[in-house]
Amino acid sequence: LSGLKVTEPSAEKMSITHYETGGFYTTHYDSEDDTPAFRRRLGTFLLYLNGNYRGGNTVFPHLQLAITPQQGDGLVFYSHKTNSRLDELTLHTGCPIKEGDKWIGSLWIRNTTQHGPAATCFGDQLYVRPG
Ligand SMILES: O=C(O)CCC(=O)C(=O)O
Ligand SMILES: [Fe+2]
Repeated sequence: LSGLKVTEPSAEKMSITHYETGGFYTTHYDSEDDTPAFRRRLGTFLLYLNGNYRGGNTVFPHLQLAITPQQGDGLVFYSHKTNSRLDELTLHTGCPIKEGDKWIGSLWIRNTTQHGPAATCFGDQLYVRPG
């Protein structure tokens, strides 16, 4: 999809997060400017593993973007701009779950051993809903 390598060492292992009612992910960036460029997190792939809950939107406040996930949705975003600085528009949060359980897979894709055009293809936000 992105052309990026998504297996180790180019990406971390996918981590699975389980939120219960009331659970949330505080507002954060997935990357930072201080990390050496070759190791930093280029971008993120979020996979929404289930859908039977209320609340739990993924919100990008600076973009005024709220994603209401459905089971099987994937979200890809790049955390750095073309000048390699952190893209502050990628600030985001996992909103509190109002009812039910939310399961996601998070894959943080690193700059390590990426090569070719994909590694410099920053800036496109991609949201995929199958079907
Ligand atoms: O659960 C969410 O909607 C956001 C998760 C997230 O930001 C992350 O795993 O880095
Ligand atoms: Fe995140």
